[in-house]
Amino acid sequence: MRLSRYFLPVLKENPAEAQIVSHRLMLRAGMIKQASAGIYSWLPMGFKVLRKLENIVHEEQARAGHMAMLMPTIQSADLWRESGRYDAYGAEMLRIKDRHDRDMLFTPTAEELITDIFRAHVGSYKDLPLTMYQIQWKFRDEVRPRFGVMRGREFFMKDGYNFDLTKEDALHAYNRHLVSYLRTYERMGLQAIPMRADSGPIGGDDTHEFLVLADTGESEVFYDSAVTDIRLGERDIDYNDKDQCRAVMEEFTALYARTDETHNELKFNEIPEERRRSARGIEVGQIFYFGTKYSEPLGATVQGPDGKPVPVHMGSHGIGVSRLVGAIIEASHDEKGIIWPEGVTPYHAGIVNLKQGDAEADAACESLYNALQALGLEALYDDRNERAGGKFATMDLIGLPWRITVGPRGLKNGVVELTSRRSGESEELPPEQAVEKIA
Ligand SMILES: Nc1ncnc2c1ncn2[C@@H]1O[C@H](COS(=O)(=O)NC(=O)[C@@H](N)CS)[C@@H](O)[C@H]1O
Repeated sequence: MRLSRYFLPVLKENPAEAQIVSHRLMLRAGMIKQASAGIYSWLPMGFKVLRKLENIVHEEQARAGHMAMLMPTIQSADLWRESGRYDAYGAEMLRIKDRHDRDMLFTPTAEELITDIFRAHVGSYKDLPLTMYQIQWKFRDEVRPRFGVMRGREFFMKDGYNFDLTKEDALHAYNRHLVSYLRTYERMGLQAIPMRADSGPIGGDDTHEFLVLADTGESEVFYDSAVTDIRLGERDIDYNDKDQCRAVMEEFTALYARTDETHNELKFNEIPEERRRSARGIEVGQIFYFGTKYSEPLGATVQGPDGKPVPVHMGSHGIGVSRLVGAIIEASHDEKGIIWPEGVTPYHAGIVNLKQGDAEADAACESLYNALQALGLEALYDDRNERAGGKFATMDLIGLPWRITVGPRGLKNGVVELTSRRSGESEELPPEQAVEKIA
């Protein structure tokens, strides 16, 4: 992409309404623009990151054997009356009347709708286990939307739902989701710690939230510092193996790690004092087991092995895809701007031309651009007639992992300058070697 033709409305100043760094940087880097309270337009740069995250979530859900599908954002109130959540959900639900004066709503979550689909078409235990998920926009009329996309009113969520014959099978689905979440977040360059949480309006008894430690996090958390040393890494897990998934679950949840809703001082004080931590965290996902909470009122049963109808055991599992854009920035930035992890960066390298219009410099930039593209790497080429300082400041702000600086003087010596955004280190080397280093 050439910056001279891109839509990237970079802001020079910090917008007054932004209270946390990710909100400030997403506005300043021209990634989002507020349409109304808690509701954002995703501009090209922001949308590109959002799509990268969405793709990682799809890949890791597919790896776990979960099926992608898509449900509507606008739902009828009827199903929510059947489950008893229409009134219980409260003011957060955006209630809509259609032209025939029918009660509709903008989906805050989709347990009822997915259960309705299931009950209409699945009748035998032989059709289980079944896990379907969607990545779809949600609406929750937060009383105080704030922190940009972190606590929006319209937000992008992966919500997955498992249907199983027994509690044991459903708890395997729970553990399988935990493994898929750990891998998902690690691929995004994040450490998201599973912590015992409260199930709230979704319900059920077993639930863990996944929290990224950050001073600006809205959640208050208490944990054993040893929990921050555990990684899933490249372990090859058989997602269909109950014991393997349970072993990962136990490894990642054996140590004390809880949100304030489930915090237990007595248990916490059993941890050696030097390992006790209290901090703030950003909730980037949550998994639930809630048994027959929805299958019973909605009559979602299957014929069991003995021929008798059995209400299925369910769970639901969410990832805050749009919230993750902000969470990654909170976890990876400096005073100059964003520092995108390689796995989610909108472009792999920025190309800065120090002398636009100089035939040799222009040609060198074009060939770098094409060489990167040939390797499947995307570059953002700053071909504007702007002074070097301004180009460097923009590249630092938007946070691409690499910057290649091309100028007539360097080219005379057959070199360009390659700079790592994370380390800030630069080195001069021939263009081909710069491309190899980025690949
Ligand atoms: N107002 C919001 N703005 C941005 N992200 C949000 C908001 N509310 C929730 N999320 C994200 O969505 C994730 C899942 O939301 S949830 O309420 O915990 N879970 C559910 O709705 C379940 N039905 C999962 S299928 C949260 O972990 C959080 O990362």
